[in-house]
Amino acid sequence: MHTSTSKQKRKARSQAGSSGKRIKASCISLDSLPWKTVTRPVETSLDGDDGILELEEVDNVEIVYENTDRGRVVKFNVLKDSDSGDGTAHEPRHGHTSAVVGTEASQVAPPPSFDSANLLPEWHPFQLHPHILQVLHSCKFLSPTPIQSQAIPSALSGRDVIGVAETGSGKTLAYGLPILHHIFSHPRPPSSRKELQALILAPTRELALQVSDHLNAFSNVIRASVGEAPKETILANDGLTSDEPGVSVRQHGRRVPLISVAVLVGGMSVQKQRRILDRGADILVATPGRLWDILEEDEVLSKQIQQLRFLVLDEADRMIEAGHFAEMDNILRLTIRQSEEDEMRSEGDDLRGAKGSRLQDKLQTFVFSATLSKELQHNFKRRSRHTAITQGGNNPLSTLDDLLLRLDFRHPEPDVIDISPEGGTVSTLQLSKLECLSSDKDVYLYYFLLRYPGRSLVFLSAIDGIRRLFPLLELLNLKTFPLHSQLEQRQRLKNLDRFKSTPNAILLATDIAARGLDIPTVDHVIHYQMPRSADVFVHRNGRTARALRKGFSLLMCSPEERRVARALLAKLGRSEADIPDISIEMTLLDSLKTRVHLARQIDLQQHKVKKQSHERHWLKETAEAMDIELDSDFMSASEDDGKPSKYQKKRFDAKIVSLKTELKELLAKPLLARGISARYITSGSKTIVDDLIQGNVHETMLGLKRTGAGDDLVAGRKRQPSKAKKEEELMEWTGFGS
Ligand SMILES: Nc1ncnc2c1ncn2[C@@H]1O[C@H](COP(=O)(O)OP(=O)(O)OP(=O)(O)O)[C@@H](O)[C@H]1O
Repeated sequence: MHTSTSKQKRKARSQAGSSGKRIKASCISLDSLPWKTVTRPVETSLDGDDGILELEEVDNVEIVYENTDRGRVVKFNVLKDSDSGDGTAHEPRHGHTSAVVGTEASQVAPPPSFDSANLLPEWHPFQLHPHILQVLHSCKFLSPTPIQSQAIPSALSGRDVIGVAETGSGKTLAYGLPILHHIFSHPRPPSSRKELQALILAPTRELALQVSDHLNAFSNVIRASVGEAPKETILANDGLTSDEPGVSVRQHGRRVPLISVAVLVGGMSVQKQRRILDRGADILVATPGRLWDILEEDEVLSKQIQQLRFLVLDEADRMIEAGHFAEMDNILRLTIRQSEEDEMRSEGDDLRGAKGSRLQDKLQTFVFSATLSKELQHNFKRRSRHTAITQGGNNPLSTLDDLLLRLDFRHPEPDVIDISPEGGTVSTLQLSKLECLSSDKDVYLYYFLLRYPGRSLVFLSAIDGIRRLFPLLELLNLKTFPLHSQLEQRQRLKNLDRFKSTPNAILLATDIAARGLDIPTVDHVIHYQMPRSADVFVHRNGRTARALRKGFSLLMCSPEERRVARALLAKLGRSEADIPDISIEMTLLDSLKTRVHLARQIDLQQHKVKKQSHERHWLKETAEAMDIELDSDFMSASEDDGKPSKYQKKRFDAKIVSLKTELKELLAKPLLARGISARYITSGSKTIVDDLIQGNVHETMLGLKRTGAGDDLVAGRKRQPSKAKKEEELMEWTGFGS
């Protein structure tokens, strides 16, 4: 069977070659067939473009055409082996087909013997499942990171864990490995379908997809180690589960699934995500908004969430910032033991003593972030959840505290592990600042990007800023990708992927990229606009200097922003003078200014053409709707449907072409530092011959050596405001979250 549309292409495998006797299980509709995701074939360049969003296949489906009163009707018969052994006919939860065979991961392949005492001595004491050890070894994760060392044993012992550790310190596996260990170690009885074991909530779509990617990688490596080629982890980027029969392990002639990780995020087909859930998943990674949308109409999923074994809140503090309070609250309510929730309503009850056998006692809750306030941690420790909820207006809690203190930890006391560094700054991160006028920021940014090539993540606080800066940097020939919430999900993922795979690239992002994104080599984080809180500053910086790598952060600060910057640094226990300034080769700025000015003019002209065309189009449409005849001048000036007249267009185009030519010429000219002769590189007050010979010359700025941003710092100036002023600033500026 082969159906295809411009948006979606599907493929069915032939039934040929399947062994054993087949019986027809049922006749069902196209959408309820057990579709499975297929990796897009790279060799055909089907990378998501060309109108193809998803590629799916379906096995063992017979197409039957029936002549009825209404004409010819197509029906689909799902076939399954009479020996019920192959697991290829999955049962959607709503009972579309009649049978399902699932086998728990540890039955898939008997645990291989793995000599962890010798191969992974630092992991050995944790007694993790051999599958996991195998993967850790093949990923060369030879020792646990500090947060993993502390959180994993605690989680394995059944405790609830609150983990606070610096950005890029391996928190995903700190909660992920205990979950995987549990699933691998608890075989599901044969012939039973998968039950949801873990729900991981993440604040952004990108982070949710990344977490599932991380966990899927384990499945892939295990699959490879038992003899089936791994499927590309890229699947997770599509928000699809990796657990399709097609990616399962073949053993004793049967194909049986490994751990399956499903993803539910906004911006992707709800129907498709439902189908994934229908197939059953061990782990569900979701953003609260989309999950709640689906939960509202899906009782089966609600029940599964009530029966969870693990609940994870990754970057919980961000979920509140993102305005997901109500959805989070609703979701978390499902995990609160019913009788306890009832009792919570009557004040004065001792909630902790209310645990009875009828409650789900096994849920383990993990809350992880790089920034969780000490006060909140303290409240968790003091087990003041009940007090906090019932204390009303006396001492109002922050929204986050309020939400997190509703969590129903099954263990009397969650294990709070806080190994975050003082001031939230990772030791391998070099902080720096640059003071300049707002209107000069573009030029300084351009200088920085040219002077220090690499992968740079530029943070802006508003989408408008990105819309303005993006065409400018493109015109200046810099490889730039935007990332913000108003881009389509597919475009967001694509831009992120391109940024990851381009060595010298710039990602212009709002704070949706501030948390959790794990791009291994981001060289620079640039705060083009001030972060709105100290926490956001820490998370933005956390996109670089990950997993003990070096990183560099530049805070661009205009005079109007200094007050905010001072308060921000004070919140982190720093002063302005602690942060070195980046030194700038001022002689180059003039040439850069001219380039930036030209690029702005071009963008303005292009914008004008678009704007005019849009306005004329709007006027024409409105006139038509109101049955008004437009002026004949207007009509003749417009060739067709709102486009500018030919003459106007020609004029605009000519102007744009001439500006572009001018810019092109400028971009082709080398940038010369002070003392460098434009005519002979051996003349001038500064020769660069030696540097040239040593290959030490900067690519585009002649006369400057190739250096890293961290090499060009000067000590910050001491310009501390008076104590009174400082206090006043801190009081006035209430931008910081906890
Ligand atoms: N034990 C380990 N050894 C080496 N690398 C590891 C180990 N554990 C995790 N990593 C790698 O470290 C990187 C950062 O991990 P992760 O994304 O989990 O950090 P994080 O603490 O969640 O960061 P953030 O707070 O920014 O979300 C990942 O690329 C991950 O693969």
